Amino acid sequence: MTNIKTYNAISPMGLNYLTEQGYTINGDEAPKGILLRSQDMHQETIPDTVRALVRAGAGFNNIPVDDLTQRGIAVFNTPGGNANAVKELTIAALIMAARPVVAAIDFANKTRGGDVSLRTETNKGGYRGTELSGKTLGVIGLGNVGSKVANTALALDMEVIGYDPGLDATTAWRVDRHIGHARNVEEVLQKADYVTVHIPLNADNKHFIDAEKIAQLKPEAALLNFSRGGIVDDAAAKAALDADQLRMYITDFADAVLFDNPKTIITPHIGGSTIEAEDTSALMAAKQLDHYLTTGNVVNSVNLPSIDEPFRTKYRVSIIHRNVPTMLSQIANFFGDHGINIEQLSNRAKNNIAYTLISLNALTDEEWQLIHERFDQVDDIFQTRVLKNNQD
Ligand SMILES: NC(=O)C1=CN([C@@H]2O[C@H](COP(=O)(O)OP(=O)(O)OC[C@H]3O[C@@H](n4cnc5c(N)ncnc54)[C@H](O)[C@@H]3O)[C@@H](O)[C@H]2O)C=CC1
Ligand SMILES: O=C(O)CCC(=O)C(=O)O
Repeated sequence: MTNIKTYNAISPMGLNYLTEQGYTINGDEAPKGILLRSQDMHQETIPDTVRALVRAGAGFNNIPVDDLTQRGIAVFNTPGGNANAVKELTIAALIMAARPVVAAIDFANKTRGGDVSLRTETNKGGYRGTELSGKTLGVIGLGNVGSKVANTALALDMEVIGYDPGLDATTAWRVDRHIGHARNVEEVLQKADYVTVHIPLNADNKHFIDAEKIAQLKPEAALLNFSRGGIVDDAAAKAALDADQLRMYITDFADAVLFDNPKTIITPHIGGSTIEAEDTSALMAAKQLDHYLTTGNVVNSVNLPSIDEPFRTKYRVSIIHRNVPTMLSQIANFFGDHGINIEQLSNRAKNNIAYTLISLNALTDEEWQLIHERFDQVDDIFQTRVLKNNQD
């Protein structure tokens, strides 16, 4: 039975799906697939038997994607699976940034002795807040999470402006037409009373919100980070809070530099931690993993181009290779030279990586062996798999 290794708490919804398909979970065999959430895979040894690694979640900065690509390992995530959960916590954070909810709860709980009702009533004046209605929210990153946050903020009667230079057409359709599109991030920073960041942590976005950008915020603005630690320069945020150049900073990522600061609220990376989001993400992850391992089809991969076609022939050969000239003709010639008839050939590229899926109806054991012997020697080919159609 094919073994899948897991890290972190993966919802039974995903694990049960895999066992129903005949997989073992964390069995004794070397794993063919890995399912994880926030485990730092940069620190883990990933066995050569692994063909696919799936992040049940959106961010994949915890995965050494480039190394795995060179090893021919497909990497997947589950975009949108937990977006609603993050949206709801971000809205909660917006409300906590407008009203001193945390301090007020603390005050009420600590009011002990005598007529507590009278004492809380008498002293509640220190816990007055403001309203979100009429204020401007700036949303940086209008993907699965940011677009939902932006749309919901409109329903709270906020003015909303968004910034996302990489917005794809699918997401653009989801953004309400009443949301203003900023031409640059500076416009968002300067206009907004609240700024929320929903972008991935990658080399370009490390400290995307740095001291220079924080200096452009209004001093009465609040900054929210439910994306990743490292996207906001926390030390710069703390300095701005201390200098009264920023009113409040709420982040889902603990950082010692922010502890014990009354202008900061820290939650322990719980943006995606709802029962619904964990179920949805785990099930998406499990289905994508099974789909890839059994059919070679690629859905929601971060390192391979998408190919999702019905598996109607007896066999498929899946090849992950460099996107270089002559590769496709070399592959096709091999089959022609050995008299193996190709029923269908699909090839797609994503940057410098390409994926080729070849459908066959006849393949002997010797030819199966030969495909591996030949293609495993080609430098530009990272991984070759021959799949038999189990539904056949
Ligand atoms: N706190 C938590 O538990 C969770 C955190 N996240 C984090 O939130 C991030 C966003 O999640 P999704 O919206 O699902 O991802 P997504 O991929 O759907 O959207 C990200 C958007 O950010 C845009 N973007 C990238 N760099 C940008 C920049 N410098 N300026 C403006 N826009 C930029 C992209 O074009 C894209 O539209 C994830 O990468 C992850 O790190 C996601 C889910 C849960
Ligand atoms: O709850 C988790 O697994 C973390 C979610 C997350 O950070 C993500 O999806 O990027």
